[in-house]
Amino acid sequence: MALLIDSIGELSTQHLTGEASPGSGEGAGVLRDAAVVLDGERIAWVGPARHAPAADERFDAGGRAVLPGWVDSHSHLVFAGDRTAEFEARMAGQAYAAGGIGVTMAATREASDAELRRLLSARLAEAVAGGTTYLETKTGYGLDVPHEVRSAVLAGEFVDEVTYLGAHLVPAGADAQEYTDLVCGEMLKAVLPHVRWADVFCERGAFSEEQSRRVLTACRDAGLGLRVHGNQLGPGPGVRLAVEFGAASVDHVNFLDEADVEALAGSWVHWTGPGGAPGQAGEAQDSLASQDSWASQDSLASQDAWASQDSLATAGTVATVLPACDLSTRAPLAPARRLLDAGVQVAIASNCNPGTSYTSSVAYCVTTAVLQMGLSVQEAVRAATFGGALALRRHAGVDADGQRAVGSIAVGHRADLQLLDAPSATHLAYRPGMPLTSAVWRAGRRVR
Ligand SMILES: N=CN[C@@H](CCC(=O)O)C(=O)O
Ligand SMILES: [Zn+2]
Repeated sequence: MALLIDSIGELSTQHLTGEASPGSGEGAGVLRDAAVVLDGERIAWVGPARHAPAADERFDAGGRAVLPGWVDSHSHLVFAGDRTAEFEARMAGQAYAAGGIGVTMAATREASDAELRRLLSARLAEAVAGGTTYLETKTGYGLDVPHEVRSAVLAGEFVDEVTYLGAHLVPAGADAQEYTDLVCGEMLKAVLPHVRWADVFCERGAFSEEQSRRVLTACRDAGLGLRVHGNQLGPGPGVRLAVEFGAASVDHVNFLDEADVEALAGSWVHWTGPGGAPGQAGEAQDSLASQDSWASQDSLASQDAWASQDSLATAGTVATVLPACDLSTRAPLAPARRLLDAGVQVAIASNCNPGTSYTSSVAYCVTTAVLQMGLSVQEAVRAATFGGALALRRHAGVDADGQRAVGSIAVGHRADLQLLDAPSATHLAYRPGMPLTSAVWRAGRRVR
């Protein structure tokens, strides 16, 4: 059953991006008067509305904006309880510290499977209503073998990507070295069948450089992809470790020195992603600048040549910024502008969790990135769609397991889209706080 979405006033494809023209809301990959055809779970056609093929059903976008669903590449949704008191204390001037994780660990361990499922389901529904169509979440509030396994299994019932975060906090009373051994040994072995990624909170008060290195080594050797919570509370080794280990992403990145930025930028110099040649990641490619070049499905399919395994193999470490967390912890905003200018690929994610960022609204994060971090609207939308996909290595091609690329609108990619009740994506920043997402398709199915 094919669905034609037409009369799209502005289509932000995030496919083959180029330089946005400041202030105009334009970016390469933005189409006016466009249409998209969804066929089953995939995007079958993209182009000017006047050339749209017939389909079984039609949805009239009424001149409004369509963009990829958000790819939220960093969240912690498997938890019970609430940390309002900690938040109030922070707003009264107290600093965030990793220890609060222990409060949520206790509440999560106490919750039944049924209660955690109910909470996960409600949180997923909130995220989808806000336009999220692809979601990663982490364990990390179990912190012993049975509870970490339970978190991973339950997460896998609800989200697209599950990350093992046994190395979130050394539980009170445990010996740090012994707990790290557990994370690298028995716990890893038990959780392994249920996760694709591993993460470590490399920070003062959580895991030291040496402990983080052990965790990353063990998880890499077990075949997991790597992610790092780094440089959140102060300068530290997180970013350097992430690059050294070839992590797909380092997240938070609030406190960076020049060497950190250079290390991240250096990880992208051989990327054969959008822009084509190594060293040109993110630069303009204007073969699609003329709308007529979008006219046929064939021309798009061939434009998709970059979406190859090369683009996966040569990708560097994405810097994932978490604007809602920065505001909620009154931290200095991560230097997203500086990172982009240095040639680093940036993602924006919600970091939804009860301690530092109790929101799954990626739109809010995009708004903040524009209004307070100095990104253009298209840069911020790209970071929250294509950037998230890149951070999860789901930005290109079709996997061996048949999973399609997400985070951009192109033929063959998964049909994950959102319709804004607005004529352009610019309204995400122009109308802060307004719930603009009015329809959502996930893998071709209308979910809102
Ligand atoms: N920083 C580490 N982990 C979470 C917060 C967890 C918590 O405080 O419960 C984060 O990404 O901000
Ligand atoms: Zn986190």
